[in-house]
Amino acid sequence: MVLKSFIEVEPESHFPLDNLPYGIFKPDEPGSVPRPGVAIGNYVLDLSAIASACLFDGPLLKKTDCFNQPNLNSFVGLGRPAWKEARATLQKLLSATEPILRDNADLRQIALLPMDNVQMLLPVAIGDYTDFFSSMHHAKNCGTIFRGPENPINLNWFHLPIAYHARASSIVVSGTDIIRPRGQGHPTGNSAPYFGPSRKVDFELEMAAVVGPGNELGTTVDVNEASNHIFGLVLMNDWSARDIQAWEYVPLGPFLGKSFGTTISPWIVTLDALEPFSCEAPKQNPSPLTYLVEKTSRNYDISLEVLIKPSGQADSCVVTRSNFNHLYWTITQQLAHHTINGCNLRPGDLFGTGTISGPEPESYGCLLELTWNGQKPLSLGGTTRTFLEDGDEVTFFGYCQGNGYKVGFGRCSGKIVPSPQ
Ligand SMILES: O=C(O)/C=C/C(=O)CC(=O)CC(=O)O
Ligand SMILES: [Ca+2]
Ligand SMILES: [Mg+2]
Repeated sequence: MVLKSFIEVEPESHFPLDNLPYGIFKPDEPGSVPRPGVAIGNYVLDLSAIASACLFDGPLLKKTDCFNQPNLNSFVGLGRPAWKEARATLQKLLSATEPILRDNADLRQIALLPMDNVQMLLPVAIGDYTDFFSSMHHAKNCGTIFRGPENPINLNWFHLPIAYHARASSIVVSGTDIIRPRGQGHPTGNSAPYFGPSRKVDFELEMAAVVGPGNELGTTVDVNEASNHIFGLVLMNDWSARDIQAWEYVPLGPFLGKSFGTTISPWIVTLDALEPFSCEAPKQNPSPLTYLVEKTSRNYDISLEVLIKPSGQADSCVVTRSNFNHLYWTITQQLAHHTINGCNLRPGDLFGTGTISGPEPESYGCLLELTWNGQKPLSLGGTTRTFLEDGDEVTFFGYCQGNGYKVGFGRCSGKIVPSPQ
């Protein structure tokens, strides 16, 4: 259903009233401070202004100061009943038939800002970030490339959602330049390992879940309760230096080949907004252990695409199209598995899904797969690429297609800039 707002929203917009994603923004004015907002059409609704006007009048949010914060951690930590109350309040306030904001020009002036006049920041303070490996197609392709075609997917992969502890400090918001990392690559012959700017910088098409309420150390979250601990999703580019990764990852896994930068989109689309686009997750064979068996196993139908604007070129080229629904392990299984040993999660923690590759070559989620480790260059308009060059800009888009409207994530982009000399 398309909900109607008094603010005009184009059918192609990612931000109709059905969406209302949350972010942190700063108005382009000297001295302004970061604050929470929701996106509606081409505007940002300032939630600190709505709270100051006492318009969050439901029982759970009436007295909270969670909208006067420089991040969304305290809001996401409140849990689903508070999220539902906020969504109902905001959908009513922005609806075409509700006069409170529609007919109050002074309040509109303060609370509704054109998106072009604000700067988006990281939506949450991310304490911990974990990156999963949940697309079977990606696991198979990487295994074939790094370890050979005999046994591309390790036996454990089908029994648990594989992950590694990734680096939170280098997560940046869309629009931030990514500095080409320097590091070690494989020695050739008898020479010393290569050292210098990475020659194989790649993107990884991922999405990430933002944790809401956490759990106490020593306790676990039941897989059928796990969705109550997930506030929503963002787009994520897990930039990867394949030469550094291939040399360093044995035996402990990814390290400096991944930690030089990870980009996320600024707007968190809530699971409540995604609910109409939920779909059945792939059947799992073998059946997982009981603690990972869900009563209903849900994915979301989210179309994803990646564009590269090569350095010096005016136009971007689409390099792949994929879908969130290709994930084998669901985000709720990931969360339950993460806590099964008693590990505590905290509000604002981030879970990357892993690269989301589909079965066809046109749906592979990174250049490692798309160019088969550089063996098959991609043509991009007037040029070709194996891996990313300085000045290349990579942009992800993601959206759910409704009947005459979209629930989207906006963009997640970043440009590779040269290593320091
Ligand atoms: O198969 C491997 O050795 C690792 C491949 C990756 O780069 C995995 C990773 O970062 C997780 C993912 O994006 O799926
Ligand atoms: Ca990754
Ligand atoms: Mg990364």
